[in-house]
Amino acid sequence: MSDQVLPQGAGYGVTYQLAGIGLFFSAFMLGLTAMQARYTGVSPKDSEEFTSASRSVKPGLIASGIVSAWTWAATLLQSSAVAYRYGISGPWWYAAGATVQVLLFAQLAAKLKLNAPYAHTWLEIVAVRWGTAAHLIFMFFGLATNLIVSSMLVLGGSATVTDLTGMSTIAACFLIPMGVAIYVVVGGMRSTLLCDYTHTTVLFAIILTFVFTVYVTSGYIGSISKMHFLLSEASAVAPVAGNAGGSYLTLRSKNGLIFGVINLIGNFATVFQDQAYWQRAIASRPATTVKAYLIGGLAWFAIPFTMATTLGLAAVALSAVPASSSSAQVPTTSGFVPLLPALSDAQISAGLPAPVAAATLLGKSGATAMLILLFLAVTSATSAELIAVSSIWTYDIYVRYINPKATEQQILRMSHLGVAAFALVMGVAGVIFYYIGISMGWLYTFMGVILGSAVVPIALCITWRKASRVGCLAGAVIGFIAGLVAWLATTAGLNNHVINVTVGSRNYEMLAGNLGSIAIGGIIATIVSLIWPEDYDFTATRAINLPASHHKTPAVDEGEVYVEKKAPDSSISSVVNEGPKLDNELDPAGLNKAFKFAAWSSVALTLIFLILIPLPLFGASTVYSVAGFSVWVIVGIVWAFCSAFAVVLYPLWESRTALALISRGIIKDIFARGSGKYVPPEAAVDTQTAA
Ligand SMILES: NC(N)=O
Repeated sequence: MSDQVLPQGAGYGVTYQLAGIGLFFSAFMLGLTAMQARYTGVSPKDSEEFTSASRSVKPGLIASGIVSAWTWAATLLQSSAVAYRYGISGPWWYAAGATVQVLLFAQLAAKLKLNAPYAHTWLEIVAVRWGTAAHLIFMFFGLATNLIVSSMLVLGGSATVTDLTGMSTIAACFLIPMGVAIYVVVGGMRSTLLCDYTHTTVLFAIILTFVFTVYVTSGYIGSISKMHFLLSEASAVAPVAGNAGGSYLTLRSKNGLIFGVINLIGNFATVFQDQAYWQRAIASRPATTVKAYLIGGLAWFAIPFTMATTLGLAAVALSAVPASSSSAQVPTTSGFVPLLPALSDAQISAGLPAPVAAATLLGKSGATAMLILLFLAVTSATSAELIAVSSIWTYDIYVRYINPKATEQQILRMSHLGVAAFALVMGVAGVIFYYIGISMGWLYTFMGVILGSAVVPIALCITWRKASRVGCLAGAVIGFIAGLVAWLATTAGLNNHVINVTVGSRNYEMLAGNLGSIAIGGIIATIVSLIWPEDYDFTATRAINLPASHHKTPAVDEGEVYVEKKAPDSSISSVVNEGPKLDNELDPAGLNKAFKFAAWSSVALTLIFLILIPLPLFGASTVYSVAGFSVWVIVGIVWAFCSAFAVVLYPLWESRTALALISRGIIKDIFARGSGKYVPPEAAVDTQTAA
């Protein structure tokens, strides 16, 4: 938009606030950290606590961390862009096609606890099982994932800030990650999860505000039936190519379905290969990891689905409202100046339908709410990426290849350095993509081409004893080449031998690249593993970073295996003395049972999301009536409320003991300074005995 809704100052306000809010959250983190240390004994000055929250976090908070790490700028913007392009099928395919990976990841998380319960990163498991070459090849895919996801965060965030305020995109690209880096360095993993929790809470509040504005209070829309009417008007003026009856109100959308497949593949890559999701599994209590991923996945679904069904569709509906209209207007099917002119391809690809709709509906307050929403999504996902890359840098590069005898202090210093350095890299990557004309939406559909080939090999490496090293490496590398070749060849073939950013981003071109990459990678890895299976027993991976007290397991090939001898922080037991309980939770029978539960429940939910609900509706070419559309929207709203309860109220309830401990400590301190401090149980017994 040339006329920005908010002044540039608001952009700098928000983005300096990003630095400012970075500082604010740092102070908040320092406060939290000090409170945790004083009243519960937990401190991120220990590297295990910094990167993995001592593997003791409960499922509600992990679920909230999953939701916030998985809520990108694209989750809000790209989902709304596909609603704007394809109608109601866009939000469904976006949400379902990125939820099932989190649900299926529950299986990997269960195997992680079973096969490498003390690992810091998923790459450590690859290194121990298959050695240095595999470690380096998979590290390429892991870091490429972090770079692509981070670039999308910066691109989506900066495009919106620039559009709404006119602020410099370059400045936004750097200020966004820098502000976040400050609070991540201060707080580490546990505090990052607590910050994610506060962000997720506000995020749901803002999304629900948009929902009620669009479907209840807006003068332009204001009800589900009016939205239905306006969407019908919009398609009467400009039918949607490839949709049943050209309608926005149908799941029968050819391009929606193609987007769904591309989305599905790309998101497999960005969940399975992103250390951020492994990190949440690592930080989780062993017994509740599966539960956390299932809750997190189901709760997350509501965010893109409801957001896009609200603002993405609102952007279409507002194009059917005459500019001079009031709430009493009756749009006509032609011959009027629309309140919201059609957006260009570039604007849609940059993710602008949602911000533009918010600003049109609510003026400055809508634009401000959108900026805050984006800020919350981008900062919490950025914090997850920063700490993920920092962990890979620290444990998979620094400790493994540079300084295997690193001290606790050196490890912690490297973790901090990793966060700061990657924040800078994010900014630079955002600027480079911006200058070469690659937008968030472009990267979103392209990510599966680059990353898809390693999805199946990585899953097999961690879950399957028969997985073949050669097969999985060959699958990842050949699939990568096949994906690129398929994308380039299809682009050239369909566009008179022209290959450029614009034509390369079209649906069939991206579909070919995505499918080529994941299919070739998966087929080679699986077939080679079936023909030449390994028989790996995971003993060596179970020994990764095994605490000193557990070192009675048989020796493994020391040449190949990297084993850290540090015990995890004893503060793991600080809140309610849970150290021994957490070790009991590593009982293989219990973890196997959890894996089986994860397997059947995630597969069943995947079938429901991808087959049972959308395909009959696609096949029937149903164009929703007002009643059908009402059910569709109301289910989304109810789901959003349930999600908010799951990731906002449930974590509070499950942490009631710790919250009571902290409150008691604070109250005691108020009445007698120093008396509220946490006393470890042994010390309390000693004191009593001495008395
Ligand atoms: N996290 C996603 N795909 O929105």
